[in-house]
Amino acid sequence: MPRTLNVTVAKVGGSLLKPGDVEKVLSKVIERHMVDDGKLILVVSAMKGVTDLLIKAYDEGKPHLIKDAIQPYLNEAYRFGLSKLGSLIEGVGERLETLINVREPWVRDNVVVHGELLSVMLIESILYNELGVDAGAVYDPGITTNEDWGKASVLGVSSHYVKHRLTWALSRRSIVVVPGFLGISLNGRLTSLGRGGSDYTASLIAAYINAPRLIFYTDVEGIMTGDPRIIGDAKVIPSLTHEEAYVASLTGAKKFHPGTFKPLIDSNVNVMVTNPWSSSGTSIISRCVNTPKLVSVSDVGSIGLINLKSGYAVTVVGCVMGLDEYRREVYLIMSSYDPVDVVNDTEGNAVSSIVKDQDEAVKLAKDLHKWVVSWIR
Ligand SMILES: Nc1ncnc2c1ncn2[C@@H]1O[C@H](COP(=O)(O)OP(=O)(O)O)[C@@H](O)[C@H]1O
Ligand SMILES: N[C@@H](CC(=O)OP(=O)(O)O)C(=O)O
Repeated sequence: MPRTLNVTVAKVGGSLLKPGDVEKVLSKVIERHMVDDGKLILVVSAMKGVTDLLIKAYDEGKPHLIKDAIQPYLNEAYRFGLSKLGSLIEGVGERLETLINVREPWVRDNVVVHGELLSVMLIESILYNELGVDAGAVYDPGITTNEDWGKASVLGVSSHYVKHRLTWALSRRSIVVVPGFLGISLNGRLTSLGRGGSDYTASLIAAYINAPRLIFYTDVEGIMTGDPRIIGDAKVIPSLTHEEAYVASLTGAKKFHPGTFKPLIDSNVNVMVTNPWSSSGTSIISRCVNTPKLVSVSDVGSIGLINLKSGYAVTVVGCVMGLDEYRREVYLIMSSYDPVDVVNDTEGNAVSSIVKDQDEAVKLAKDLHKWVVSWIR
């Protein structure tokens, strides 16, 4: 597909949007963007912890949790003296407090995606009023879905709507801020794409408009050889193929939404995962680099690679895992932990061992990680 515009799509993760940090993060992202010239689509998530609060507020019917969820937005608005914005945010909060009493399936999604909508309001205001940037907001970028509440599927017509709306918006503004994580059904209801869904929004938009580059800004310097919360000496992986990144996302690496890398597989969008302050990161490329790349631990109930009811999957991801020589070494390490099953990804990008106990899974992951990093130069 020809490139129509020099547009960078940048997703700013909720992990970075902490109270007191928002302006600092935005300044850095804008400064980096100056190098690429061109236009910018900023896909934003809810501030850190806000989606969890909104979910809890609805599920437990607790209005005080709505107050907690909007508080970080109010604090930011008042910190910058944006009193009109503050009143608008308070109004949204009042509406949500009423809405959580309505026990209809569509209401939960409507409530839950409000973190992203509030982020768009706040970030557009900070960009425009504080940083003097020519920024505008598009609250509905055109991601159209079915009404599978909580994990809505994106419909093909989205491509047309997204191209149309964002091309129009970019003809008027240098930077367009859009919410991640949400869609609109054909009946006009707000829907949620599922946890981590802002990553998916960003990759859909980048693929639809054939953007030259897509950058995922997050709180780690890239996709790492292991979850840094479990593996203390995890390292940033310089590059992964689209397929490896896809399998890694299924196992929960960088808490990516499982749909994230699908729209990018046959695209020529340059993808990078990094931190705003880091000069390196992980590039997503087409060519296989011949090493295993990462190990992850996931609850088998939560991942799509495996068809079992309970247990933990310890997965080694790498485009070389289809090769006997690598698999043999991995099987050897896995077999010393008494696996319930060992599963090969049919495309040869991963091998998973299923173990019953979480501590056992972590021990096995640490052992496998030693083997994985021994390949990284
Ligand atoms: N393999 C991995 N590489 C990098 N981060 C990982 C990995 N596995 C788990 N994580 C966790 O994912 C977190 C980033 O995901 P998340 O908090 O959803 O970020 P964001 O809000 O920026 O999308 C990291 O801080 C890290 O703790
Ligand atoms: N806020 C949503 C969507 C998302 O992608 O968030 P984050 O960028 O923080 O992973 C969630 O928490 O699931």
